[in-house]
Amino acid sequence: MSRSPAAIPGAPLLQAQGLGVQVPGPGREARWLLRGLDLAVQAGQCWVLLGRNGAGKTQLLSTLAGARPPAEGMLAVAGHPLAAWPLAELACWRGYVPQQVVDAFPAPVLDVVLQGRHPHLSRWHWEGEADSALARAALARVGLAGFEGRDVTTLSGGERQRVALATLLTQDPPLALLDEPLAHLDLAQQLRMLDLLAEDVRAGRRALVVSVHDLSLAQRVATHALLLDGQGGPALAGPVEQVMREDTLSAAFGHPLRCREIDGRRWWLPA
Ligand SMILES: Nc1ncnc2c1ncn2[C@@H]1O[C@H](COP(=O)(O)OP(=O)(O)OP(=O)(O)O)[C@@H](O)[C@H]1O
Repeated sequence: MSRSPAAIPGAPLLQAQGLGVQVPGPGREARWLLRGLDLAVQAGQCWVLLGRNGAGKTQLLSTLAGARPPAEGMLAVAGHPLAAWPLAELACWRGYVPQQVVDAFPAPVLDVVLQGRHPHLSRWHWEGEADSALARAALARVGLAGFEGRDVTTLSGGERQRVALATLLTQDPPLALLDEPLAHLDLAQQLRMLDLLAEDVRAGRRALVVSVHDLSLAQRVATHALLLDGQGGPALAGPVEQVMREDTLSAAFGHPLRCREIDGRRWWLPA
């Protein structure tokens, strides 16, 4: 199936101009989480979304994904306003993995992962062998080969999170938005999944926007960072070395933080 409307050559995969995000406030007034965000995300970039609890990472990600409307400003995917995209065609371009997935019904894991192929199939076509092969390969990539027949409602939190990643890999969108995809994973799986996501980005096949609480893990893959102050002020957004600094992160998290280089990698430690 073609990815239409056609991408505008040279346009960012995701662009925001003057974006503002609000939630209901304690009184009648809405509360701004963020205003005036300008952003241009290109293939080969990994944007990490940082900020303390309640800063607005989830609300921003769901706005960028088109799951809730922005309070102000403009959003475009591949050069077209987000609202202009038919949903199925948008899903060929951008994938969104929310923080929590609730399974209302029992279903085999393979069927869940195959949902990633649905945007690519025309209306009257069922998934075929090639689609199943992609879903199986994605399960193998997240270390869940052999789980195809398992009932998804019986999985552990970490296994379910890896199934969500396998579904995204099967969808294979050029732009992936992920909300704390490492939250339920043990340390080894966190590193494995992060490196797996980064692999496609480094190959220039994908752009990521991902919220991560662990600053050292974020630093491992980020090319760019977006730091929310949680006060409705402008976010700090740009190349990772401009945003992930001791002064900016210490101020944002309200605790002195130090960055140290060990074995060629940068690690963040509380002072
Ligand atoms: N429907 C709502 N009504 C009122 N306030 C809301 C609503 N939804 C979210 N909020 C508030 O908006 C703020 C941002 O929430 P959000 O979930 O985006 O934070 P977050 O940065 O993802 O936090 P965490 O790191 O804890 O996951 C929080 O203060 C939250 O309580």
